[in-house]
Amino acid sequence: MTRVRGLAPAARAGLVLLALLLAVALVGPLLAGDAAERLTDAGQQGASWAHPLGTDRLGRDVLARTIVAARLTLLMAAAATAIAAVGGILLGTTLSLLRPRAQAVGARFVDLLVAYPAILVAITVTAILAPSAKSATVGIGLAFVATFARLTHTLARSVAGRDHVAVARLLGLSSWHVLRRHVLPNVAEPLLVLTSVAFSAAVVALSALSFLGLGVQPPSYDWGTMLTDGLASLYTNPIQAVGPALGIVLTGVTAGLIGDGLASILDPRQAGRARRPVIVSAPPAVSAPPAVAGPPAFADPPTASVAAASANGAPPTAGLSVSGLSVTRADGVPLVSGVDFAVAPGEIVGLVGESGSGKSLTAMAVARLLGAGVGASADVLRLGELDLLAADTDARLATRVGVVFQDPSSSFNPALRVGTQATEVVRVHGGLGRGEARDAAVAAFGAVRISEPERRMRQYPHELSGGMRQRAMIAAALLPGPELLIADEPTTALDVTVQADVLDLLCEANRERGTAILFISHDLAVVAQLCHRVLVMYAGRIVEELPAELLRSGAVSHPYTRALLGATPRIELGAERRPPRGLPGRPPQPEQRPDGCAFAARCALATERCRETAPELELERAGEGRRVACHEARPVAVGETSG
Ligand SMILES: Nc1ncnc2c1ncn2[C@@H]1O[C@H](COP(=O)(O)OP(=O)(O)OP(=O)(O)O)[C@@H](O)[C@H]1O
Repeated sequence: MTRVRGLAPAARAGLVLLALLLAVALVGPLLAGDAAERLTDAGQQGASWAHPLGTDRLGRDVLARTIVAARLTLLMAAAATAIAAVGGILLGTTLSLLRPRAQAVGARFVDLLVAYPAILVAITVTAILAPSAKSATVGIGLAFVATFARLTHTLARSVAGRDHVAVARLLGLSSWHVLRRHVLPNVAEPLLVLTSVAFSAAVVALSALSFLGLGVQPPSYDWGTMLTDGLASLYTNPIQAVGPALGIVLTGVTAGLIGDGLASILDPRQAGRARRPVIVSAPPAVSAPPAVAGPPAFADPPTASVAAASANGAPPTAGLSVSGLSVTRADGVPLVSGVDFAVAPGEIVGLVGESGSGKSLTAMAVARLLGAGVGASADVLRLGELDLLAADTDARLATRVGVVFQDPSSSFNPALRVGTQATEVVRVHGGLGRGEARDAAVAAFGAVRISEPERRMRQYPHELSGGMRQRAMIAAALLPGPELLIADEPTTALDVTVQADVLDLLCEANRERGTAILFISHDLAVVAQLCHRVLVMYAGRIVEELPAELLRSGAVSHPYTRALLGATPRIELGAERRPPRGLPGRPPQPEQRPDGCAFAARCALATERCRETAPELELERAGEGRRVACHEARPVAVGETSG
């Protein structure tokens, strides 16, 4: 059975009501204008065939007047809503472009305005401008500006923290471009709902102003002035208030239904469900067969040459060089301290450590993608000849550094097609035309084994599976041919077979293009297999750096690395069941880090010296490429295990 779903029934009902209201507003004055103005002797009459909603004080037909008043009431409400929406969205958007301190002050000011009752703002404005339909409209519009501004600012800030916005910033796009393309489309849905709520609130508020004599002035009339008349004779002729009251309620219901309907149409995730026919019982579309690979074919074991080019003190002239990198919280608390490392061209360097050890901050500081509330400083931060500390590197960074984030669902902007996003950097910075960029992206998608690449590029991110989105992200990151790829836990959100597939792609990029990779992970087993060299971080510092072969053979020196290895589950065929050894305790919070070794409180080997003085990261044995920050480290060579 095939079932077709269209627009949601509520939205359809909203559209029907809207059409009805618009028709009444457009043709009502033509059809009912005379009846609405005609004075008769039959004042204050109840409902009758001649006057279904009775007559007013002067014997005028209330139904006709309700119909005629629809035009002015709806026009005023629409104009007030437009003033509020345009003014508020502009104000909120401008706020989100300001520097953090100015933003905070602006946001508090907007909060103050929101706290002030809108009707009082409107009354003040109307009283200043003199009572009239125009000043009531402006007053209500201005009164709602703050509500739109606050919602826009709050939403823009929440979206600004998402990975796809970070990617757009990495591309070196201007703040306005990022806001227009990556932020505003993703906040349109709640803003539309607010617009519909504001519209119905405007109808009520305008009626209230007319009720107070501050809005529409005689001989003009809207539902508000009619309601005032109706309420005056509520006990003698209650039917007189029904017409304008029904008009106000009907408009409110219509606005609500339309708002929800529009929101679901504009949200591509909803739109896919709502607009396209959904075939419920047909077989699913066949895409690429699932990867059923065994262990990932991390083809090349680390080569001696690359390992030799590693941490022996002299940073490579090409590749990434980091020295004295620190990341500090706005209140001065250090989160990452004095980090030194290098990633040579063609090398994969793993960054491991418990949650909160500073891995992502280190990587994001390199990509210059640190979020609000933290700042970075470094003695050296270079990618080849490019000084990443210089202020003008954004555009070049965009093509020379690629980033793949953990969560493929947030790496892409949900409001833009995958192809549009994947080609953005080569169009903006690579100077490619639309067609050339698309061809390049199709080839890149094909290279990461995405089936039907052209069709996938036309789809929205939510239409791709998690594994496919991550492969698309890798393709997009590799498209400009970056020298360095930062992969921040790129497989954590994926199942193991897809994980193997993604790791394989990274290996391939490294092997075939010589892309240097900084690979962040919690998974020591994956890091040991994938990487050439491994950096172990604890409490914001690198505590051990070693060639991956030493990690694979268990020849680690730092007690923390040893504890991490012990806590890593392993599958050994035929071996007895042996649960991994847990690591007791938690790393200290950044504000509670001690002067001495931060690991001392959890370390069985810790001495008084460890508790008093933090050990420096020092070369352990010349030629081995191992650095360790531990007073009690035992040198362990290849072939030995550290027990
Ligand atoms: N924007 C920020 N403002 C304040 N503190 C932050 C900020 N970002 C991170 N931190 C803090 O810095 C420390 C290191 O964070 P980071 O994200 O680098 O850790 P991580 O090792 O990548 O952890 P995980 O593996 O869980 O991602 C944590 O204590 C974290 O709470």
